[in-house]
Amino acid sequence: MTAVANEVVAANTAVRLRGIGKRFPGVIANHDIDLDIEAGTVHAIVGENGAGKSTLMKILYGVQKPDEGTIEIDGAPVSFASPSEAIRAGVGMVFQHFMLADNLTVLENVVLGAERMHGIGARARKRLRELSQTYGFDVDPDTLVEDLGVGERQRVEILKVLYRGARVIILDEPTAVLVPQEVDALFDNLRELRREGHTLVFISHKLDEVLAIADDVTVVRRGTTVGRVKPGDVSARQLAELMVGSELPSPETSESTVTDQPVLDLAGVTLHDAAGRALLDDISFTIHRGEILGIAGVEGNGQTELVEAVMGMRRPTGGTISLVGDDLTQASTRTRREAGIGYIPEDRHRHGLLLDAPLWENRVLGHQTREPSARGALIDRGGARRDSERIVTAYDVRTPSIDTTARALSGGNQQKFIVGREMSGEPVLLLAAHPTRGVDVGAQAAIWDHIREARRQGLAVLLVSADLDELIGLSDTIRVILRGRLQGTFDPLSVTPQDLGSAMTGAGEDH
Ligand SMILES: Nc1ncnc2c1ncn2[C@@H]1O[C@H](COP(=O)(O)OP(=O)(O)OP(=O)(O)O)[C@@H](O)[C@H]1O
Repeated sequence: MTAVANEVVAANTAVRLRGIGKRFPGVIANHDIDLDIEAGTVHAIVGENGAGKSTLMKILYGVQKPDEGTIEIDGAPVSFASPSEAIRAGVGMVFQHFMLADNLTVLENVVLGAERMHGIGARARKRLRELSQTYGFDVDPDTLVEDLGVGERQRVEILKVLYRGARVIILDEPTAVLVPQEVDALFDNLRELRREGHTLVFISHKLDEVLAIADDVTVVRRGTTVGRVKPGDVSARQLAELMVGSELPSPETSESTVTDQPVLDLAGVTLHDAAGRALLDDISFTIHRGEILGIAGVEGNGQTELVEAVMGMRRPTGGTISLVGDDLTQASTRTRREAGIGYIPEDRHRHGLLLDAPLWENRVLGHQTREPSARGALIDRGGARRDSERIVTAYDVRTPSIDTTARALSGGNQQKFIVGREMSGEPVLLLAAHPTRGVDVGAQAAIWDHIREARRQGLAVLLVSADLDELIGLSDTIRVILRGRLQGTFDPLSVTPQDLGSAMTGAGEDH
């Protein structure tokens, strides 16, 4: 009887990892990882930045080879040399950065590279329709991907892996870019997939969401699995404490520090694209010393362009931008930096880091004309190295050393380093685009404390974030951007994420 029961359990295990280990120079990314994921469940993997979650998922998806350990899929031992082998075994992965071709249709994107499944014609179209209907994915096969919103693009990514026959789907922080309504829709899709017997593995730093959707949660700490819990048995705070291995400090509350001294002033800023479409439409606001202005918006509504216009990476077609009374509308990015603007970019790989350079050289990036990384016209190597050490300590950047390349750091640790760098040298204005994207809850709280402390000292902040709790928790005022226009003004003390979500999608009334 027992033997039969065991067999049943074994047959239901979609993924079984035993003794997985993976080393990188100076780092043990994974060791002694044991993980069982039952078929037809949603299984969340949580852990601090650098705990080893992505490495583990990359091993399961064949992007990286483990140094030791075994993998079984549906009870059969496997060893993947590439993602295509993982896909053939029924394992698919949806990355946080979507990999779709904008100028192709949904159908073309799904079929591209998987022509062997159902060709590229009527059969392929039929299969895509079947999949969309079965799982309640509401997407038109003939729409161009560039016309889709963020949530819809994510559905296309999921359809892509389903189309390739995936039964196990790994999702890397799938909610990071979604508004609350889209998160609800994604979770409905995931529940539907689960009902049909799919297995979903889900990395997330948003612990309340993990508790809402997961059947099981595995905690990874310092490279190894340290526990497995049922969502009903723990609170988000207890889960965070399991991740860290100790009690978390209580979050700070803060008094308003807003002054009446203008720092950043935008008047009628307008920006058109090559086709004459308004990306920014008559944007006006003032941010004062000690004030954080939060901008909420569904990705693609002008927030990126707004930040880049203030940073001087795009020239407005109309209006003015001034900093502490100086007109900077035509100034170069370098002049703006020298005038005291810190910049946490949205895309850390494109604009924030030289991935193949050591961390200390990354300290110099964007700061090559100022102390401590420059002395006169020369780069001050010693100064940059010392300040890198300071940032690593102050922002708890987990790295073997400051000579490690930026690429070798986990995503969250790269982000912590950028925040530390941009907060250096007492900027007067911080342009912060998603400053805590990808960082764990402990590091998020620490970054918020750093920003609040700088605000107390007079820092003005333009905060763009997809994390509505962050906007509400940090901002003095929140504005919504929709199709390039600023819409409502919201008080963070009374607004809810749902209210903001409605305004962001244009579903709410104009304020
Ligand atoms: N290609 C690599 N080369 C060197 N070290 C690496 C590489 N990839 C990951 N590491 C290291 O392995 C450890 C685990 O990183 P991993 O990306 O798996 O963490 P994570 O839990 O996904 O973190 P985050 O939440 O920040 O994304 C980190 O110390 C990281 O610096």
